[in-house]
Parts: sequence; structure tokens; C-alpha cells
Amino acid sequence: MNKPTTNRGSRGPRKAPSGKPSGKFSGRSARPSADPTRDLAFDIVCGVVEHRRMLETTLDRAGAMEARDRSSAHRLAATTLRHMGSMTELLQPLLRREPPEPVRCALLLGVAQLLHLETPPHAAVGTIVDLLRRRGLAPFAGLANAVLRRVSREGATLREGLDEARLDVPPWLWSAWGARARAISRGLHREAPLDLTLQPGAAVPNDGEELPTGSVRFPAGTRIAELEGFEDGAFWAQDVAAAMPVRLMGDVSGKTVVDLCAAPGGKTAQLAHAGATVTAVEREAPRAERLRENIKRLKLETVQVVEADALTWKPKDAVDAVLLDAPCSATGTFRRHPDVLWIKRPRDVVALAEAQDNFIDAVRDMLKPGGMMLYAVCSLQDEEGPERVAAALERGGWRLDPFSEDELSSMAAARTAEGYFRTHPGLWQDRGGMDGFFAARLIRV
Ligand SMILES: C[S@@+](CC[C@H](N)C(=O)[O-])C[C@H]1O[C@@H](n2cnc3c(N)ncnc32)[C@H](O)[C@@H]1O
Repeated sequence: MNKPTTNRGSRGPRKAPSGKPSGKFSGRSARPSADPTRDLAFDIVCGVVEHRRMLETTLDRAGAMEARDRSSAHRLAATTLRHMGSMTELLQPLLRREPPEPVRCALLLGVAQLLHLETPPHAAVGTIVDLLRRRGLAPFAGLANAVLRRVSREGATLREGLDEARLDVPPWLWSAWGARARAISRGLHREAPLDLTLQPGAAVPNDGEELPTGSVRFPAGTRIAELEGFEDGAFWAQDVAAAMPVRLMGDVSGKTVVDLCAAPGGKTAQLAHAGATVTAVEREAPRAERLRENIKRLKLETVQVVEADALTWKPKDAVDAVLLDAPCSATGTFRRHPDVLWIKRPRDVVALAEAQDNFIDAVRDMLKPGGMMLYAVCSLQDEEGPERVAAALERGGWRLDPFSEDELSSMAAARTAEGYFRTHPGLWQDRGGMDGFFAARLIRV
């Protein structure tokens, strides 16, 4: 596992002689107890802050550990990343000098435990002090003790007047989201529930909440593999918004459909269950493997999986429809991946938008005249949604086929004036929110 750099630069308290606890902590045991949960959460948060390393990458590198510790670490790190902007602001007046980045990360984990995870104060403070000592940062243990105790006593007062929704979103995203920004940010503060798409005719698993669109919802933290019916392929995980693009393709029964950029295969499964003859194209070998596994679990062996680059691959014969779930910034999935919030940069969106135009042009050559492209992205950015459709219409060869009120009656808030499908995490807040998605239907002319 990569260890974050410690004691970088000259800012912050001077380092105490190696391993020796300093100040108030001189009476504590020199050997803090092992705590794989905090260690891993610390590595995740430092990885994001210092190296723009994705949460999943650090998790993958963590090696063998108890599943419970791993999932607690994931939850602690994700909660910290969700509230990172406002907690950083809250800490500012409590710090006389800028601490080294790893110390700040440890403090943020402590504040998250105190203010957002209801960890008892003695445990929230003690675990962070021990963490610092384990990670060669003992000289900062006194600082952490003082700061976190103050947060535990005065947290409510310290939070007063902080615009947390605004602070917990990087400024470039806040301005890009315009009027939607505050609602989106509020939605991002909540952990995403588990949504399932059911195989046609499958029974709703016990305790699942049926949503108006047909998806079934379970509270955040539910383990899908433990639900009855999982092994039999009765359902698969798919956010309520992510399940809509295929529904918006209308009746695909008996049609030839290419699912471009298909892994892990949620939409492939929907298309196959709807009776389409599906070719699923995926470029990344490990993801294609996962797609095959999912297809097998769901008993959808009629799907043809092709491992190829969607930009150059062509079907043997032109097809009736293409679902282009294009690679995108994935800003719509920040609820599930709060690390990405702090990793993505504006230039990533620019590069992705360029690639999306290329994918759209490639799709045109796959379709029969009159064939349909369902363009979808799990992005909240205008550049990847409405602007890509406008650019395609401008280049020519397409006609927009707007979604009707009837088609979107189960999720009316998602229909835009242009007839696009557009969601964000602030929608359906009383039901637990949803991911951000954009979809549009275009016809080859
Ligand atoms: C947004 S995900 C697709 C999610 C999928 N449609 C689903 O519903 O489960 C995008 C996928 O596109 C794949 N991809 C990226 N570039 C590609 C390319 N040039 N050709 C084919 N697949 C590509 C990625 O590996 C990734 O699996």
C-alpha cells in the first residue's frame, strides 16, 4: 500500500525525537493499538488530496483485511470526502499554522467522526491521536487532541454560518452547475441507496421499496449479494436514473441493438430482457470479463460480447439502434464516488466532450437509415449533455426525437423543455435522491 508522505516542508510543529510521544501524550502507551479501519481511511483520503488517487485504487492496494474493516474504512473516507470543503473551513480558525497535508487529512477524519458519524468523542479523538503516532506524526498528536476536543465541544457553534453546501463542492463545479448547484450539493451529502432493476416477472425482494419507475430501493449500505434472488440473477444493481435510458428506447423487442461501452452491463441486461438481439462492445479487457460474468449470472447468454474499441469497431450489418452510454466525467455519480469530486478537473471535461463527439460520429455509421441512437452520460455537465447533442445536430445527419411527457410520467422532473432526460442528485430527496444522468434520443437521417 502506498504510504502518504509525512512531515513535508517546514510548516507545522517541529518533529519530536523519533517515535517519542510529545506534550500531553507522554503518559500514553508508546505503541498505539492497530486500527486497520483508520489506517486505510487515512490512506484513501491522503491519496485523493495529495495524489489525486481514486478511492478504489487505494482500496485495491490495501491487500487482505476483514471485510468489516474495509467497509468501515470506505464509509469513513467517503464521509470525510463528502464534507471535506466545509470541514477544512471549520478547521481553519483552530490552526495557528498550516499543518502538513497528512496531518490535515487525519484531522478531517477526526472531524468527520465527530460531526457526521456520531462516533463518541473519546473514540473520535483517541483514534486520530493514535493514528498520527502510528504514522510517524507523533509531534502533531497534541495539536490533534486539542483541536478535536474543541470541535467535539463547540462543533455546533463552529458550524454556524458555514455554507456547507457551497463549501463541499469545488468552485469550478459549483459555477458549472448554475441554478442546480445547491440542490445537487445537498443531494451529495447523503449516501446513495442501493437500487435494483428486476428481471421481468421477478418478485420484489423482501423490504425493498418499489419506486414509481419500477426500480426497487434499499437503504444505503445494503449488500446486494446477501439479498435473496441475487445468485439466481433475479436483479442487478442500477441506480433509478441509470435504469431510465434503456426504457426511453421504447420497444426494442426483435430489434438489433448495439450497446456501446457496455461494462459492467446493467443496460445490456435491460436490453436483452426487453427482447433485443444485443451486441455489447467493451474495450477494457477486465471490464469485458466482468460484463461476461454478469451476463452469465443473469442467464443472458444470447448477448454477444465484443472486446473492441467502439471508435473503430463496426457491426457486420447496420443495426436498428445503438445505446451509446459514453465514457464521461461521471460527475452524476459523486454520491457513490465522492473522491472523484476532488479529482476531476475542468480540462478532463473538455477532453471527454471531444471524445463524445467522436463516439457519436462513429455510431452514425453503425445505424440503418432511420435508426435510433440513445445518447446517455452519467454527467451533470452541460458540455457532456445538451452541448454534445446540439453539436451533433449542427454537424448534421441527425434529428432529435424528444421524450414525451407520457414517456417520462414516472419521473416528470427529469424532462427538460427540449425533450431531454436530465436528473441530478437533488431530485427525489424525500425518497433518497438519484444519480445525475443525461439522455437524448436521436434518429439517423
Ligand atoms: C459509463 S461506463 C458504461 C456503463 C454501462 N453502459 C452500464 O450500464 O453498465 C463506460 C464504459 O465504456 C468503456 N469504454 C471506454 N472507452 C471505450 C471505447 N473506446 N470502446 C469501448 N468501450 C469503451 C469503459 O471501459 C467503461 O466500461
